[in-house]
Amino acid sequence: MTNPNALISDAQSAIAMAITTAVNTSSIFPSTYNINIPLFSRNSKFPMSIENAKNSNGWVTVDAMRASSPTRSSSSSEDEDTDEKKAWIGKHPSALGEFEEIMSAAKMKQVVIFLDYDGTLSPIVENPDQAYMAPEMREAVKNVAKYFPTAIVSGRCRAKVYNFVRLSELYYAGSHGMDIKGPSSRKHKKGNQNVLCQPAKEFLPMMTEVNEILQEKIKGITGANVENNKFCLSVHYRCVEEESWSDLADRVKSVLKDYPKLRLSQGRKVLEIRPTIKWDKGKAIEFLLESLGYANSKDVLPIYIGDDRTDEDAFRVLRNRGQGFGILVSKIPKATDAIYSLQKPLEVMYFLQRLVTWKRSILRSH
Ligand SMILES: O=P(O)(O)OC[C@H]1O[C@H](O[C@H]2O[C@H](CO)[C@@H](O)[C@H](O)[C@H]2O)[C@H](O)[C@@H](O)[C@@H]1O
Repeated sequence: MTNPNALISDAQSAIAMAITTAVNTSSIFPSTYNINIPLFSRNSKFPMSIENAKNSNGWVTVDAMRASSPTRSSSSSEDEDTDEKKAWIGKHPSALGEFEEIMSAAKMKQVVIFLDYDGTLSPIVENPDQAYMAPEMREAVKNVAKYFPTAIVSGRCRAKVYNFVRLSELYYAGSHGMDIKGPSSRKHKKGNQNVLCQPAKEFLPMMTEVNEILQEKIKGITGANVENNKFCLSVHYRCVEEESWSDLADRVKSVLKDYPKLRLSQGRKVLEIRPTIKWDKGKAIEFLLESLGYANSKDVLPIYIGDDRTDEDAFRVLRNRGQGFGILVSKIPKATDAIYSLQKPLEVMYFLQRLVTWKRSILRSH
């Protein structure tokens, strides 16, 4: 079992490296923007890559902001069974429809569950402080954690996501994986549960400072809101009139130009500011698998469920390991490294419930 402190110092060397090679503001986005994820602009049925949606300086454009999240479900296009959607589902089949096949890969292996929070366990809502998870969903997650090591991997700060989930038996990776802590109540025998990993710790004073500056800077833009997620900051624009999006992006940009060690990525109607360290949700799940004692093991089947662009880092890690499955939660076709799909949090809950039923039937038959 690897000593997690050793991993922390690895992460710290990564920070040192990132700082030494810190890039200027015209190129602080590459790790997210080079992914080239197709987007769907409001006026077009055709995918638009985020590369095309940024301007010549590499800064986020209104097109990219518009394309960052589907409009809420009143729009029929989200639920419509278009040919394009059918083709996409063909490539990324429903994890419910393929449940038996997924679980056939789990024989004799330890299933480990990674769950994103917003848009996966809770529906997307206008007010981020009210993104509650349904009691039935909490019950499903609680039951899953009885049988499988389970981690929540979120862009939210760890304390906040814990307050929504309130299950002490889980691992929590907040701030896009930059703040990891093991369960406070012990459930599984294997691995180290006392993990603590904060690879961006030295950025904390900077994040606090930038949060204060941004809070001031966005005043006057109705509906804009900066959420302090400890090692990253989320600038929300879901409730901002579209005419003000470019003003908001300019204001964020004017602050970030003085902080070359910070970079910007995009989530669902949110601009995310974070340190330029080589750490993301993918690194977080590698860290957790290692902490659980499955670094190079063939005896593990990790399953990661998430809905957002930042979850792609985790999907890619599983693909590259050739181990386990990524499941993208989306009603609309998106380029993804996930293998399977689910349409909405309700389907995530059904999937988790089936996992529990599957495990209980195995235990009964032994
Ligand atoms: O990694 P996640 O757990 O998915 O967190 C990503 C961000 O999620 C939250 O914002 C998103 O959900 C909000 C509530 O539904 C919604 O209002 C917002 O538009 C979405 O972007 C959270 O508030 C952010 O801090 C997270 O980074």
